[in-house]
Amino acid sequence: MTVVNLKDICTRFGTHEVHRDLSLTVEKGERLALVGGSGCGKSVLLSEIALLRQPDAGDIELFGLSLQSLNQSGMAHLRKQIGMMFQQGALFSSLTVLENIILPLREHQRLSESHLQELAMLKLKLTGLPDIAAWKYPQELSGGMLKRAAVARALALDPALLLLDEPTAGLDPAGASDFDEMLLELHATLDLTLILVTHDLDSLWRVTSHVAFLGEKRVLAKQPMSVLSENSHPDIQHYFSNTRARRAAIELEN
Ligand SMILES: Nc1ncnc2c1ncn2[C@@H]1O[C@H](COP(=O)(O)OP(=O)(O)OP(=O)(O)O)[C@@H](O)[C@H]1O
Repeated sequence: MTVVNLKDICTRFGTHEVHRDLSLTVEKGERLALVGGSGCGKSVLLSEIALLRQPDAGDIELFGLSLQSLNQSGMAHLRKQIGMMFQQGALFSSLTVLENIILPLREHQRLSESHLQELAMLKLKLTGLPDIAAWKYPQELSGGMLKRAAVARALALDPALLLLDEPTAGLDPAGASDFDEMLLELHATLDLTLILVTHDLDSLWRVTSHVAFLGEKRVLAKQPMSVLSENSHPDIQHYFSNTRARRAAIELEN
């Protein structure tokens, strides 16, 4: 089943053209990373898939439904199937972690307060956070815990598609590796399709089933990382020809 089908997407900011006739499909269960040079439009594309921004032209199909054919309630239904983890977590600082997770639940589920709390605690546990984190405010958490809390909130409504914008940015290598493990566990247990924007080459090797390389305003290639890293396109070669990419490949082989 095709979860995301982007057809001839064009995105412009004034005269600055970011995407031109960009097409990409993502199948159910894929763990896809969007990569490419700085400013090539990865985050903007992610926000278009998250229905937070409309492309200037082209069509987006999610779960087989074309956005062009949907009314407001259809869009709202679709939105519930998408969880998004933003770059800085984007949790409300005046609410505890638990209250942050409950927020989307309260909006969509008619449940008692105690059931809402129970559900939110379940999401928290899924991300490996200790119970005590529920009662803390975002600013009291470490970077790694904050990111897990943001994932817990993104999972609140049991989305089928989880989008993550640079999830391991700012984490130390051990923290990033733990986060990647958590993502793989969530993917396996919750039957998720994952799309992440990342510059983290370790994550590309560890987490993804496919990597889409953005360049020349479109997707230059979508391939498993082991194939993409050998792709002969000069921009792709250039991107992967640094030592960190090679180190990750060597580590994986051993
Ligand atoms: N709201 C906006 N208004 C104007 N230009 C924007 C806006 N959002 C993004 N852009 C521009 O669109 C282009 C793509 O931005 P985007 O954030 O998607 O890049 P990216 O590939 O995620 O980059 P990076 O890897 O550096 O995060 C950039 O040139 C950026 O300046």
